[in-house]
Amino acid sequence: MIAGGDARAPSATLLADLAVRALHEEARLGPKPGLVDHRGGGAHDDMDLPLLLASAEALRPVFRSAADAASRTAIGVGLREELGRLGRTGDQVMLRVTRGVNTHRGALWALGLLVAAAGGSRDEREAACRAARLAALPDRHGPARTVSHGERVRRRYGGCGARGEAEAAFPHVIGVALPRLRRARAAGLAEDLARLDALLEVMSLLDDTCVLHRGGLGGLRVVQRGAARVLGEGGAGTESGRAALMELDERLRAHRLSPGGSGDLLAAALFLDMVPWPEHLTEAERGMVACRR
Ligand SMILES: CC(C)(COP(=O)(O)OP(=O)(O)OC[C@H]1O[C@@H](n2cnc3c(N)ncnc32)[C@H](O)[C@@H]1O)[C@@H](O)C(=O)NCCC(=O)NCCS
Ligand SMILES: Nc1ncnc2c1ncn2[C@@H]1O[C@H](COP(=O)(O)OP(=O)(O)OP(=O)(O)O)[C@@H](O)[C@H]1O
Repeated sequence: MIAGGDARAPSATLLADLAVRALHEEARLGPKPGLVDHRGGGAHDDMDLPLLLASAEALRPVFRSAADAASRTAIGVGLREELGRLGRTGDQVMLRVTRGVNTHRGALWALGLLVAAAGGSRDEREAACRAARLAALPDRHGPARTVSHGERVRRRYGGCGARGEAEAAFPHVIGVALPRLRRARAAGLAEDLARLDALLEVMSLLDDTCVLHRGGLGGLRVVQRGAARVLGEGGAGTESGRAALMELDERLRAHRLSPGGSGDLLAAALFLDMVPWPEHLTEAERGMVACRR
């Protein structure tokens, strides 16, 4: 079993709370280039912050069920298919709450897998590896791969998309967003600036099918180079970095380019950063765990 009844493992309720919190914090963070934040819908004319918050809230029971399922079932096709069923239900719940707007499909995919994997993991790397094993397993009832934007884009331009990111154990979360976030904090940056810089670094590297779908390879170059330029100017916390960020935001909104995949992966990084991994127990908690054994 993933969680295996380990008393130190975070509960399904806590994991679901943290997943929703990560989505809320990603949504509220701003100014994010092209993405929904407190200022409005960014490149989206059908979304705003209240809609994103309501969508995140509606997914709480889905995350809880995913964590519950993982605490009862070992990694294998059975759990994969159960998560697939929960993910598809979550998509329906989201579309009902948003009246048909895709607010969180990519985020539900990444966080659903990570929530399921987190319960029995010692740290974020192990969680990402377990999530990757789950993502790679077959799901007989999975969505037909012919209809989605992501699939059309992958056929045309190649790249791996949301599925490939998960199957590779979330390299842009583990190797890009989290290290950047922590480096920025260590350098004394305020939390929102550290998060913006982490988002920008992911944007500068990710082949985001969300961007490719709307703007092709030219659009992807605009996003990647624009984000790299903000960081080159010193990041969101410097005057010239902030000016470059606002310029990029203008550009992405004007061309309807939404770096939604990067938004999803920032939320995934925030989630992994908040989970109280067993290794991160305080000395006092370690003592209590030792006494219980
Ligand atoms: C894998 C998913 C995202 C479908 O992928 P596909 O590329 O076909 O979908 P679509 O284009 O609609 O959405 C992709 C979304 O992922 C995000 N994204 C895009 N590119 C990337 C990338 N390189 N890396 C990470 N995320 C990305 C964006 O938000 C984008 O909108 C998923 O919806 C799915 O298959 N769900 C089935 C239910 C399931 O098994 N869930 C398990 C966990 S609960
Ligand atoms: N702050 C954010 N703002 C907007 N999208 C976000 C944000 N954070 C994450 N996302 C992700 O971006 C994706 C938006 O998807 P996208 O714009 O491709 O929707 P679509 O309906 O598939 O496409 P289109 O609107 O072009 O028809 C969501 O699945 C969501 O997970």
